Amino acid sequence: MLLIKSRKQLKDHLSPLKKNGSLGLVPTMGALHIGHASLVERAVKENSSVVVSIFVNPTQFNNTEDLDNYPQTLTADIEILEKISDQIIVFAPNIQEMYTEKVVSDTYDFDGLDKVMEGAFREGHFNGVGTIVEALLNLVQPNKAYFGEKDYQQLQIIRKLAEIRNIPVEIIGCPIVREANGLAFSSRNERLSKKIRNEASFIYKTLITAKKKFGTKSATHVIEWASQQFKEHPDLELEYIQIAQADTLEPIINKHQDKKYRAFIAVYAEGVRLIDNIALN
Ligand SMILES: Nc1ncnc2c1ncn2[C@@H]1O[C@H](COP(=O)(O)OP(=O)(O)OP(=O)(O)O)[C@@H](O)[C@H]1O
Ligand SMILES: CC(C)(CO)[C@@H](O)C(=O)[O-]
Ligand code: BAL
Repeated sequence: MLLIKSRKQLKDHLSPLKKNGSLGLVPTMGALHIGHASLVERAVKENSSVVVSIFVNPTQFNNTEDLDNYPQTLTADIEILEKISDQIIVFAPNIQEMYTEKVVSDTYDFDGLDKVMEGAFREGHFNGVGTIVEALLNLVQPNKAYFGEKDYQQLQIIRKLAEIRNIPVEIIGCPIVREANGLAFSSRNERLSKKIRNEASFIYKTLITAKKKFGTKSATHVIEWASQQFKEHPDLELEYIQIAQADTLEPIINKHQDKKYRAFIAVYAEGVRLIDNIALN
């Protein structure tokens, strides 16, 4: 395992490796769990070298409390990665290393993908994600970069980022990994009490039933039904539940047989923001 903290050292280390095989990148904000491990395992299978970046990116946080409370567990993260492969290159820069001048985001035109759901509720979030992911892709220049479908809107935006910035990389989306009760693994789950972590499994249960209902009912009906369900779970505060086209993320108007749809949800529990989504057809 190699731990690198500077961009220059990373570039120097990677340049001979690139000539001899494919390079995979897994960007993360650390506090690694089984969901992250699934991305890293896939990257290790598909590439001769793998970089896992660990960087809590300040410009994507619209809420300073969320940033201040974000878990940082580098030693434990390294242990998890070592179990997957001792050849992984861990890139864990500090803020000055990634934002040499000012800690600000670039502004992107993501063709409306950033105007809904996470983008609507976390102002500036996707400009921050775009800025750091563009910087990492340009620095590492991977053949493939791996992102989880748990952040499905982010995945679509990163595909768009690679397209608009002409970055020659294959963006690979990986399925959501869930805890035994169905709750999607998330670093923020660590901040939940045991009781609420269990109750939060209701988020996925609702998505599963919404999927069944979507087979025969309208999107409006399904959304209204799901919103009602949360009234019986006062510890889970629903921020949004939406059904959108899987590729453009446009909110559904009328169902079309030939289009793919997904339901997206964001919920607050004990002040922690949890997101999830599911393919509906
Ligand atoms: N349960 C999961 N299944 C699959 N991929 C995941 C899962 N959780 C996170 N990922 C992916 O791991 C990458 C890094 O995510 P990140 O470090 O933000 O972790 P996280 O668990 O999503 O944290 P949080 O949601 O609390 O910010 C992202 O591409 C994200 O989509
Ligand atoms: C892609 C990412 C590492 C950029 O900071 C982050 O948004 C995340 O962990 O999903
Ligand atoms: N996994 C998404 C990163 C964030 O919530 O900022």
